[in-house]
Amino acid sequence: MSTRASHTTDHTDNSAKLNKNERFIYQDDDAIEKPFNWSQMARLFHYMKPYKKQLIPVFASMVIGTLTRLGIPALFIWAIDDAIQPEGKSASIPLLFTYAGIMLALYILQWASNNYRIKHINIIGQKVIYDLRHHVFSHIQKLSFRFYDKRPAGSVLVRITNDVNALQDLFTNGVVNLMMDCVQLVGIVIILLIWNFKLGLAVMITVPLMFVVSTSLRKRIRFAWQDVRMKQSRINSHLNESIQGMKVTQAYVQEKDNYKFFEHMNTVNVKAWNKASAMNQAFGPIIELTSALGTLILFWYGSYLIQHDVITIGLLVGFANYIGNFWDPINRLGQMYNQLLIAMASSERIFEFIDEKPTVGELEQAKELPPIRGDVQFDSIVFEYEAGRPALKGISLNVKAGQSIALVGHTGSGKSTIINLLCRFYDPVQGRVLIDGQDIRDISTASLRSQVGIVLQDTFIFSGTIRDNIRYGRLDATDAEIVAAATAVHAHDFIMNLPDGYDTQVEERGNVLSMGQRQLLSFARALLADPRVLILDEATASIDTETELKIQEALKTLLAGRTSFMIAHRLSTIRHADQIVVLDHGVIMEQGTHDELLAKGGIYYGLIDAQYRFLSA
Ligand SMILES: Nc1ncnc2c1ncn2[C@@H]1O[C@H](COP(=O)(O)OP(=O)(O)OP(=O)(O)O)[C@@H](O)[C@H]1O
Repeated sequence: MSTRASHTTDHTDNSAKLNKNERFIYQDDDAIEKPFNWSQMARLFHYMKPYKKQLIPVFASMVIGTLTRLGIPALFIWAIDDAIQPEGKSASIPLLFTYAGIMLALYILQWASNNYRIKHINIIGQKVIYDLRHHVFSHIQKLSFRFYDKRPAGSVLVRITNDVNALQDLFTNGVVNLMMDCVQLVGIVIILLIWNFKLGLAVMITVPLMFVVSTSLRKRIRFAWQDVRMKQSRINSHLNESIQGMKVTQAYVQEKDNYKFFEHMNTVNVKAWNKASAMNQAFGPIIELTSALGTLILFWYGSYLIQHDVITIGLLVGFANYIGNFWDPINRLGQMYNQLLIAMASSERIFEFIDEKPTVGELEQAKELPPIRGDVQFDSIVFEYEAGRPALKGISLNVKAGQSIALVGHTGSGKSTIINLLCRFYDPVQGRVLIDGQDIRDISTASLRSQVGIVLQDTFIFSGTIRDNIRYGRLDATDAEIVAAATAVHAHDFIMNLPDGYDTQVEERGNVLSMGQRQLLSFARALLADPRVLILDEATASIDTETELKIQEALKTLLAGRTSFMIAHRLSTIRHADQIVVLDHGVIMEQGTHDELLAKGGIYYGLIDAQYRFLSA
């Protein structure tokens, strides 16, 4: 959602075209509505299938509710014509009471059935939304990195939250109301035409007019609200970026400019809202006017028919009652149609996610990887993120169990890519990655990743306590094991200095911790997981010498006895590696120990020389 694009896709809004205040343009998340599509609807309603049995009483209550609503006006007719003003007879109070009693019973039945229907369809609707959200989330967890490469996190988030929520109304009241309204409309039309064909036809003469007004106005209202949503979504995108980039904003003293930009977006949003809401307000009176016209025709033509003894007063009152019940469903059907179009767009986006297959698929006969020794082999690996732009061009590398490998090279040379392939976040285009002689494509990803640990440069700290964050390495670890791991990597002391020790709450991304502390925490997490192969993306940030020493000590503990791959930046780390692999543009240029490579006087020598000169400058 928050991607900056060089163009805007909004055709309804010219004001969004570059205003000179606008530095960033936010690409709008796909279309808000889509044409109605039966097969997609069927797929959506498939989620209701598990609740078939619970739906039966809901539908029964719907039928009862509709029948009672259709029956009550008929009782008015009979009460007036048979009890209050019977032809040639005097009024009968007992009969009137009987009708009133039946009417009361019907009202109670209607109330009870509506109550039951609303309560239970809401429960079912919530269950369906729960299932859908669950399905989408469990699916996106399986998707490969390629999927996330293509999408900003915001757009993934919006699909799980907004798009799923947009279907909520459809699954709760939407469908049942749609059915009820259709049945009610058809019922009323039939009743009116049967009772008096001509009068029935006359009062419904305004229906086509109502239909035209309703659909054309509704369309405009829909577009106006779409515009509001689009503008709100831009505000959200901007807010998201502003909060995430707050440090940069403050560092570059861009607050004033940022504020101006935000104010502009905010104003545009309020204007759009006012426009949409003014249109909405116009809709009510138009509907009322059309229905008043229908009632006018009813009384004008109805009294004419009464004068000519064609209909009774009771029938006229009954008709007025039916007509009163006629406009609401028509109005609601218009709303429902809007809701359906919005649901179409949301469900299309959700299904697009659900249909996405993990590019790193797992074979059906994938084997479980038994406990490994830790031999790793890259066999003539070619890999490209985008077709035609190889990131690795024929990498071959043999690593014996327990060896430590430092990957060095200029930015973009392919260091992280090697690691991505070893964790099987991507599959190579050519060649194989072997662990203990087994192609990693033949083994289950879970069993692979449980034995290959990774410590990333930007250590992710989850919301929770320090203890929870270390335990993320192995969920069944005891408290004592957590403390032991933290002690081994020299994290225990700083943890104990925190206000609540291991129970100190840290927020998402762990901003309260320093870079070095976060690294030590991630070492403890990795040590707890105890993988045979460990990957380490060393943080580049300069830290004080004392912390550096601590980290080096911690590293020694962490790496002992494991095969390790390090994207190494610190000389101290590189120097001690068993093998140093120098990469350039996806090719291994040099390989050997620190001393061997220095003696060679090649690329590595140049890199080290540059680092020395930089440090002593
Ligand atoms: N997700 C991606 N999609 C497309 N291209 C990518 C992606 N990740 C990396 N690349 C490209 O692949 C090449 C190798 O990138 P890689 O991240 O492996 O380099 P690196 O040596 O780890 O760099 P650095 O030291 O800056 O982290 C680069 O040209 C980069 O632009």
